[in-house]
Amino acid sequence: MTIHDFPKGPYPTRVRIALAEKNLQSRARFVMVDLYKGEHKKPEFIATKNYSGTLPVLELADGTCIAECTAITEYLDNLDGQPALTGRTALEKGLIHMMSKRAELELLDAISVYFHHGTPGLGPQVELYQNPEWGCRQRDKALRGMHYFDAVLKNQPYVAGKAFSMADITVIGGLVFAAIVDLPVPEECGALLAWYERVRQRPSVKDQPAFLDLAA
Ligand SMILES: N[C@@H](CCC(=O)N[C@@H](CS(=O)(=O)O)C(=O)NCC(=O)O)C(=O)O
Repeated sequence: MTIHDFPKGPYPTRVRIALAEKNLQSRARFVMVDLYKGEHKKPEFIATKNYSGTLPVLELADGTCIAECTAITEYLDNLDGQPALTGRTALEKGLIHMMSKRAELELLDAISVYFHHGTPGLGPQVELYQNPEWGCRQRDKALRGMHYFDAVLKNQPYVAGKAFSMADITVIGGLVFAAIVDLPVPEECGALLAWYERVRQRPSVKDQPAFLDLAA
């Protein structure tokens, strides 16, 4: 399988962690797509890899392309018939999907909008439209999201309950992006900070390129 990738990117990091959690890294080859050159927005990429023009994209040997981190993670998690990241029971699947989607809406995607609209982002050749006020509103939304996940993690060890899951990986992606845009987790979010310190020790997390030169 081929991953169209941007190694230090927050969303690609989600899939890289999932690959490592499932011990699938050796089966994946990574093809770098340069976001700062706008390669992900080229007509051929959009036509053949991902209509949405984002990374990562999982391309299978038969040419099938799966985009969207949640979908890629679900695919990888179910390859061996032993889902460990997306839930085994209906209840686990429902709670993990909800909390992962909430982590996108309230944290990761909000920071992404701030990056693209409230900062220079990928540069003027790629950021063809920017709305700084909208970007800053999304930054404030992400800070509220950090407090929400701090409250969640005061009462349970992982984002969706008792076990590490795709939802934790999505929050990790959010905090990776927060470090990129220099949006520190508020010091009063002690439970979120403690959780982050703990999950960053996981072998699937600590060696990711995103952490190599980030004070994340
Ligand atoms: N909903 C998508 C979002 C993916 C996404 O935004 N990826 C970023 C990559 S990175 O910023 O995390 O490295 C991207 O392609 N950004 C490029 C752009 O939005 O122009 C997903 O979950 O996969």
